[in-house]
Formats: sequence, C-alpha cells, structure tokens
Amino acid sequence: MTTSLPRPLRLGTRGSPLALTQARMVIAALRAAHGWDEAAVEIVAIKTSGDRIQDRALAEVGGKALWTKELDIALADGAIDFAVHSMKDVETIRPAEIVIAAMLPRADVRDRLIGATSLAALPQGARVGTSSPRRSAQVRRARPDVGIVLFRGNVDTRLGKLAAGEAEATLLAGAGLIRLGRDEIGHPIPIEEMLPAPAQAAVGIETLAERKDVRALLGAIDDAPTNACVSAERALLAALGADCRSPVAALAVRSGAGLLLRAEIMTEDGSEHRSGEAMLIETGDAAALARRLLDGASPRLRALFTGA
Ligand SMILES: NCc1[nH]cc(CCC(=O)O)c1CC(=O)O
Repeated sequence: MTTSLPRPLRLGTRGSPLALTQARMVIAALRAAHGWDEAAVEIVAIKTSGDRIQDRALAEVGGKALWTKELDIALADGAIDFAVHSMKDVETIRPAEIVIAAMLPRADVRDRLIGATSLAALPQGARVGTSSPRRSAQVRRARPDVGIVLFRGNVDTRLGKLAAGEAEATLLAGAGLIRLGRDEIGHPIPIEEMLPAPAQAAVGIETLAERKDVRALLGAIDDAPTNACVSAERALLAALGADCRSPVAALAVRSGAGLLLRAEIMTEDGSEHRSGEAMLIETGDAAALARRLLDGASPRLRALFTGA
C-alpha cells in the first residue's frame, strides 16, 4: 500500500448479517489481489434509514437513498474510504461525486420460494409474505388466488415470521441465502417464471470519484462481466424512470460477444404486464428496450414510471 492511503482502510457497510458477510468477501478479495495482511482493512458498520424503518413497506416510505444515504455521507466526510452495497439496494441515480468502483462476481440471481416447492404448489388462497412490489406482481400474476402480506426485515426476521405462521410462504434472493451459508433453504424459481430484480445478487463497492488511489485498488477486484450486466440493468431502470414503487424485473446475461437484456414491467396487483428483450450492441440499447416496454403499456402501467 502506498503511504498516501490510510491504514487500515475503512470499509463502510450496513450492519446486517448479510451486509457484514459481503463486506468480509470484499476484504478477502482485496487481500488476495494485493497480498495484504489481516489488518489492512477495517469494517465500519453504519445504520441506514432502511435499517431503522421496519414496520412499513419501503415503497410506502418513499424516501430516497434509504440504504445508502448514511454511507454516502460517511464517504463524503472521509469517515470511510469505500462502501460495500448489495447493488439491488443502490439507487439508479447516484451523487456525481460517488462512483461504483468494482463489483464482485454475481451469485445465483434467482429468487427462492420458502414454504412451498413452487408457485404452482402453493395451497389455494395461500398468503405469501413480501414487501417487494415486483415479487407481489409476479406472484399475483402466476397465482391470482394468493394473498400478499407485508414482510420486512433481514433474512432471519422474515424466516421467523414464516415460522410464526404469518404466511404460508415467502420469497428471498437465493444469493443472500447462499452467502449466509443457508443454501439448504427454499426452492429456486426459474427465471422464466420469476425474473429477478435489476442488480440482484451483485455486490458493489463505491468510493469518491476523486479518490483515484482507492479506485485503482478496488478496480483490481472488479468482475467485468458482472459489472457490464448490472450496468445494463441499471441503464434500463434509469431510462424507465423507475423508483422504488415501480415493479420492474430485469436480467442481463452474456450471449456470444454481447449481452442479452430481458426486462419486465408490471402493476403490483399482477393484472398488467409487459416484457421484452434486446441484444445490447450499442449504448442506448437498454434505453430503447425501456421505451418499447413503456410505449406499449396501458396508461395505468405507464403511470408507474416517469421515463422514456
Ligand atoms: N432488499 C433487500 C436485499 N438486498 C439484497 C438482498 C439479497 C442479496 C442480493 O440480491 O444481492 C436482499 C434480500 C432479498 O431480496 O432476499
């Protein structure tokens, strides 16, 4: 490490078990890439607004930057050198002074159903616990008889609610379960049946644009294919003008030399739905897909978005 860098480097993260696990994965990757010792990076856990609000759907709270604001401030203040996030929780539009410097290799992108082996196997009229407008829409589309109940909190809180009988089933990202060492939990839902959230299963690292030294160190652990796919999904979100209230699913995968982007917009009750896909050849192709989805949407579906 050069002398201009603080030692230890301070890694900012939320304090949830998943966030801390992801932070340790980043430290392990940095140590392997740079040959650092154990003391090179220190974890600074910071509570975000999203961690404090447990009783309402986040979409209802409607606040901006629920999972990042406090970490953004810590970056700006120099209290931390970089921040680790689940990319799924990072707003589409970031402050100009912050850059996404690296992403770890993406994990399994699929959602998992816990409590039944498949959506089709859910009992008639079952309750499914989720706070995600996307998951609600996808479940209701496949199973209009199913009721949605609000489930928030970290993985253990949600599993606790399920065990307490507050719902017959719940949905969680497989990536989180795998990273937490809970790979035995739940049944993966094929992406044809439930396209994941944009940026699901990707861990990103942000720092200040002006911290060239830190950006270079982080760049060494960037997984370029993950970064390209997640960036395409985020470009689609930006073009849609999606916010946390807009049910959107999107997944880019490598296809030949390029990327194939699949996307879906829907109303939360699952009654309206549009999906499409595009090979991404040029900059702007993700935005063109967004426009195509919105152009064919009903006024009610289009009203959930502000873009294109
Ligand atoms: N919104 C919460 C959140 N943010 C990231 C993950 C899981 C890990 C990931 O997708 O990277 C989760 C929980 C979940 O959706 O089950």
